[in-house]
Amino acid sequence: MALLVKICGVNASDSADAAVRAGADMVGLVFHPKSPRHLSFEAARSLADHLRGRVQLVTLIADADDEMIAGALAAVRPDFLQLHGRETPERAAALKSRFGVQLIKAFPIASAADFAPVAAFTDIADLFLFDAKAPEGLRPGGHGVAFDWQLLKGRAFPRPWLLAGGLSPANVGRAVILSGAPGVDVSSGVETAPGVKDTHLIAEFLSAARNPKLDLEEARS
Ligand SMILES: O=C(O)c1ccccc1N[C@@H]1O[C@H](COP(=O)(O)O)[C@@H](O)[C@H]1O
Repeated sequence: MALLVKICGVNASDSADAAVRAGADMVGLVFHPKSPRHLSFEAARSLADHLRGRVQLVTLIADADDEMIAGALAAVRPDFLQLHGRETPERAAALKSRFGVQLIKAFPIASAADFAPVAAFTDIADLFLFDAKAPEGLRPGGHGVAFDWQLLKGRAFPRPWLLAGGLSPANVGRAVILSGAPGVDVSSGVETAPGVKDTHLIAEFLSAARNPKLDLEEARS
């Protein structure tokens, strides 16, 4: 099956079009006031209308209240709601039941022990997402920080999953091979500055992700 690719933090129609042209499966729109990719409801509605039917839409929030979530969902009418904060299984289940939307649940990973909370989301999340832990005191994602992908090698999960955190055109092929990921998600690795997506980097990312390679030395070991 083709690798699933999500381009996250899209905030302009040229990068949205570049993601579709390059064959991305999902585009994420971020609602997190501390993020350089944060969208107003109005801007999100217009981007979502531009993209609808061409790619799956994802609304990303992190520990947001119901009012913010309701507004973000009404603006985007997404295929998935991505929970990128400390949402508990109970909170995630309540959101799923209230809003009737498929869920992506993000888990911050630094060691094997960080996979422990995943099991409790089996019947709640439709997709899992494994991201690096954010630097202390900062927002929970979108920092371009990677974790040790080998922690994922050989692990089985009851849901499909996406690898995220510090991916870029230069490292995504290696990340896919070392982790065995069925899907990947990128934000800052296809930007020239925080919140500024680059159409060429988006195309390069899709190409590198779907044609993964190791360098010669690594392939021999
Ligand atoms: O992109 C953001 O600004 C963001 C804000 C709050 C929570 C998550 C966010 N982004 C997600 O973080 C991961 C990794 O991003 P990166 O590729 O390392 O920049 C990814 O899932 C983004 O969607």
